[in-house]
Amino acid sequence: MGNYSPKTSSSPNERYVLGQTLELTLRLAPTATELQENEFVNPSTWLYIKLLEWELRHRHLPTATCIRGRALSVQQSIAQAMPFKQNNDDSVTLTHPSGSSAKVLLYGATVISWEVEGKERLFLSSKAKLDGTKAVRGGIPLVFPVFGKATEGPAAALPQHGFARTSTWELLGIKNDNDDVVAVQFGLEVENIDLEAQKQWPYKFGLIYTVELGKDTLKNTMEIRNDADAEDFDFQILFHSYLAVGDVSDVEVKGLEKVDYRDKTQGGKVLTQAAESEARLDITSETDRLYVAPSGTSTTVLEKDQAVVEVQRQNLKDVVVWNPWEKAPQNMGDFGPEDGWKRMICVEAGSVAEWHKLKKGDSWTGSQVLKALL
Ligand SMILES: O=P(O)(O)OC[C@H]1O[C@@H](O)[C@H](O)[C@@H](O)[C@@H]1O
Repeated sequence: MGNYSPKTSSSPNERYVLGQTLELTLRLAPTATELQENEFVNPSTWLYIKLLEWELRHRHLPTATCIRGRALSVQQSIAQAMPFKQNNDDSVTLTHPSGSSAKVLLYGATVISWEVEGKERLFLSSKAKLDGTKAVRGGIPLVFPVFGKATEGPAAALPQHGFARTSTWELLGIKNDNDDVVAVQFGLEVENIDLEAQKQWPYKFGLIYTVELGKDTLKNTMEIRNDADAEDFDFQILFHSYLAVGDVSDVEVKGLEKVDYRDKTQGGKVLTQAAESEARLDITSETDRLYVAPSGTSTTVLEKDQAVVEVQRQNLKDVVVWNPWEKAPQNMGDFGPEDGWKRMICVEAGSVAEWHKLKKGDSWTGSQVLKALL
């Protein structure tokens, strides 16, 4: 059995080979990694097979035998039904059967768009650099292994928010274990980061980032491995989500009541969010707060009293709320349009108030789920 090209013409013989290859692949290699290791499957064929497999499963074709008879027509329809597409600009687009979509740049593995019911749910600055020269201003940049700028300790040499958002990630492929979502995985390890970052943070790590698109949800999961046989390391992690809003003056954030926070606009002063009666956090000026370990795992953004989006946390302790207001964006150089600050609020799920120690050989996983409510 040799390689085949999914673009070959439709002679009966090729039809048979296509069916046979699929049957063998589905049986022998149910996961992406196994497929890549399987010698007769080259990467483009592998991607094609995964897409085809997805298509077939969504059409509820029960067995590989069905595939033989249907493979060709599925092949023809796949261009329209494709759940996952690699674009020429080093990005991938995920499309859910419901019509929702997401776009992820390999640079920073930054999600730069999430659309539900035809409406964009993430803010992306009109001046954001998308060419790999600067962390993306908008979408969901990934903050790792340090949040902000460490003044001491092993991460002190790293730039603000670490290197994950400014490194080019590898596309690992589709993760295919849930019929309701389209999921794509990206990887970053020591070899993928530049030499300077390797010197600044000399640890043997591996990150697997999964982006799962549902009908009205976007789930971001980070698995962090310590691959070293000698050294433990400390990390912080955060999904720096820029949520799109109509006007931030109409926005309130719910779910942080009575929680202590460090107010970065007041030099890190520790304050406590008001209790239930004055429950919500209104955004009326520059806001940069680290809410430390709220007991609830859900934070909701409301606009004019209507819940717009919910941010759920799984194994992520803290929440950062950030809006730079009018002045600060003027010095950023990549924040646009001029009143762009009104159109966004960052509600960032992470573990950043403390350091998380990862022992050699161990791994850690945390997720956020963004749920569109309106
Ligand atoms: O400009 P950067 O590096 O992307 O950071 C943006 C903001 O990110 C937030 O998470 C921080 O709390 C802010 O202090 C910071 O200004």
